[in-house]
Amino acid sequence: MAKSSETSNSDSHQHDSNMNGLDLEKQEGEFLTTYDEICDTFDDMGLKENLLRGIYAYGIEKPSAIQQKGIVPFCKGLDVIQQAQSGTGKTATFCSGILQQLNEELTQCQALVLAPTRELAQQIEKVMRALGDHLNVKVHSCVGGTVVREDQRILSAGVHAGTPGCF
Ligand SMILES: Nc1ncnc2c1ncn2[C@@H]1O[C@H](COP(=O)(O)OP(=O)(O)OP(=O)(O)O)[C@@H](O)[C@H]1O
Repeated sequence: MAKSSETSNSDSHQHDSNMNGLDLEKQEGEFLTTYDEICDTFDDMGLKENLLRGIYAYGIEKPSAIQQKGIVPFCKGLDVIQQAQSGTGKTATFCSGILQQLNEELTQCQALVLAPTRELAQQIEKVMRALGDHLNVKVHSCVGGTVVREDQRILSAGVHAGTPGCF
């Protein structure tokens, strides 16, 4: 069983809408966490070169507060509980962690992301694809309202990660 890490951002009162809801400066120091390491650049996280390229190409340069604490423990295989306001970068945190851990040589599903709605599943798939754009990974979301045979075809051909949404 992996050790667990809780990464939580309790700084709700200082949040504003700058930078898509991210306020990197004001969120500092307001965490409940059992994991104390902070990595304030993506370059220092020990990520794959091609994942870094995807992250920067996605348009994010400096990790948000939750990313500074959440990505590295995720990459180390710890069980991570992330808690932060909407729009603070949680999706990119766990997507980066998953992409870092995927074995690109192995065309088998190695990660499942469960989402409560089909829209969210598809949104996560989009982020995963974008961040993994320079990696050799295939991602697919299986959601209701789409052609099941097409899902079967794609899954049979092999994917690395999937996001089953709400059916
Ligand atoms: N480090 C960053 N710097 C700037 N923008 C970022 C950063 N990380 C994520 N974003 C952008 O912020 C927005 C919200 O990010 P994201 O969807 O990952 O947040 P979230 O916490 O998962 O939100 P929700 O709880 O609503 O699912 C997105 O447009 C994303 O591209």
